[in-house]
Amino acid sequence: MTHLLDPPPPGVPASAVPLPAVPLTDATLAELPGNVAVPGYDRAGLVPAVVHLGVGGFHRAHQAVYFDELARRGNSEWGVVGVGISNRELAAALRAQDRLFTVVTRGADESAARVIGVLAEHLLLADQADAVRNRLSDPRTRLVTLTITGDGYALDDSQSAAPDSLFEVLVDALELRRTAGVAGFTVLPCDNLPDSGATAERAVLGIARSRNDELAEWIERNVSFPDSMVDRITPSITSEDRERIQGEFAVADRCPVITEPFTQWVIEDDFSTTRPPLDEVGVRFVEDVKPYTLIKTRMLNGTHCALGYLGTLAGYERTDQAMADPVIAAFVRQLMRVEIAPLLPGDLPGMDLWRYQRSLIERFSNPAIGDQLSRLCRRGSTKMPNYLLPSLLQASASGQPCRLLTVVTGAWLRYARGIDLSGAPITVHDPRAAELRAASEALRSGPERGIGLPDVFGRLAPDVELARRLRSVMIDLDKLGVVGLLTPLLETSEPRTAGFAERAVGRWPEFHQGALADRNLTSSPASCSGASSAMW
Ligand SMILES: NC(=O)c1ccc[n+]([C@@H]2O[C@H](COP(=O)([O-])OP(=O)(O)OC[C@H]3O[C@@H](n4cnc5c(N)ncnc54)[C@H](O)[C@@H]3O)[C@@H](O)[C@H]2O)c1
Ligand SMILES: O=P(O)(O)OC[C@@H](O)[C@@H](O)[C@H](O)[C@H](O)CO
Repeated sequence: MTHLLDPPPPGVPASAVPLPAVPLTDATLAELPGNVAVPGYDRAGLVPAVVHLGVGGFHRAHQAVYFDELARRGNSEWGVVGVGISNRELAAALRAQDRLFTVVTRGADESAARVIGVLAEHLLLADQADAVRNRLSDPRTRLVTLTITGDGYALDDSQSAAPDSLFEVLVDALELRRTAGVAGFTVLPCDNLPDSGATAERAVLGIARSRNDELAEWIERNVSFPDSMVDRITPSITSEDRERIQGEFAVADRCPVITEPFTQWVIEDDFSTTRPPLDEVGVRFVEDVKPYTLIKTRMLNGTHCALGYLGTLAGYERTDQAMADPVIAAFVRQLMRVEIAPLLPGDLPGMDLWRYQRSLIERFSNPAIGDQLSRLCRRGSTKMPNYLLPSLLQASASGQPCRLLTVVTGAWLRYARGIDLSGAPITVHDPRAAELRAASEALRSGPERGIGLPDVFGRLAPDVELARRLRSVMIDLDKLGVVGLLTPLLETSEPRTAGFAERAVGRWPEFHQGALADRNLTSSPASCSGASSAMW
């Protein structure tokens, strides 16, 4: 084993010799090389005021960094108790590292490492539900944040009946606080969901009401559920990534995260308890988050869906590889500029749509983070109805262009068959994979019954004309391949050079994501403009 003080082998400059990696713990922080930023604050003095439910990659790359920054600036009032749901490997790694982890930020010209120290404690719900209840009912807990994916809020009977499931435990703790005369806390979801605050509130109040009305009323009076928009592309970490970080920064971290330089957090200013001073570290507090979420989910996450399904069917594995394909990159640009952005509000403070689109192209093309297309493809049955189908519904109902949105939807259904264009298997990570596959196959053999899956496609489900187009996209993908299908679309599209912010149609509020699921509206939306072209 090489020792730090051993001389370099003959002929090798000292700077080229990799430093031996230091295992990450509190005791070894001082041994880390100078290019790794370490927490210089007193970790033991952190007040455990935030409980985060669902510690995964994104929480560690985003919310934890903001609270870490507060602590570095001398504010010890907002330490974080991290709660994992069931990931024992991550829990063990954090335990072995005194809850420290490295966030590596990679951009075109930068690669920086920072050890985050703000996790004051880490618990695992699957094994320590009582400890989680105690933490949540502790009077020092003022804020509860969540990253549990969109699926985590969809409580089915089995989940809500499980006594130690996340929302049951949350409600237990609120009950304990009520009976002990302790104030409520603020519940702040940080998942990519429209109306995330209201969604979390429904889940909590549904359980509370099933127990007793007094509890539900107390929660209504004492707990606020602000909405938030979160953004920072954070790929899943691989063992190669860990090794590379070890080589680059000489830190042996079992659970680092890699993320991009960009970060954004917009929070509805509705706190039932003291508001953390996150505005001092770059958070924007606003009265209404909805337009921010709308723009972010439709532009970024909707286009991510396009990249995921089309890129995978084209044989790529990472976003930067797909974006290096000129046809896919042109499709992505056109999708955002011509079909998604014109449906969005163009006058939001801090969100210039034109600049936003340009920055997204740059972010999607970032080769340094190696974001996986498979990550973008998972849970399509929850994501497509939130991220992309609302644009398709809105565009088709208002006669706006929607051919590219239709192509993405067809590519998703083709992907859902679980085989790629060469016939090789694709693992579809979706709790509803079997239903999606059945719907895709039924559509291919008989579009006259519509698309089906009304709880996914909402008002679009009975649209026979759309079903026919989706079928033709699926067939064309097999016949022509991704590039063959996309190229004529790009050639025949109306060129648009003007900034699109001026063309925003301003009808967005009636086409919020929820509209898709409005079952009272039985009529199919009108066809999208351009749909009668040669394409179909
Ligand atoms: N990774 C990103 O780029 C990014 C950016 C913005 C927002 N987000 C959001 O953050 C959330 C977490 O993403 P991540 O990248 O950290 O993924 P991850 O796989 O690292 O973590 C997912 C977390 O969600 C929990 N979870 C998964 N399914 C659940 C369920 N049904 N009920 C309760 N908990 C569940 C897991 O236990 C884990 O803690 C997602 O909702 C994602 O949309 C991610
Ligand atoms: O996290 P998901 O699975 O809902 O969506 C996948 C990506 O679109 C998403 O994680 C983005 O990377 C993120 O929203 C960027 O802020």
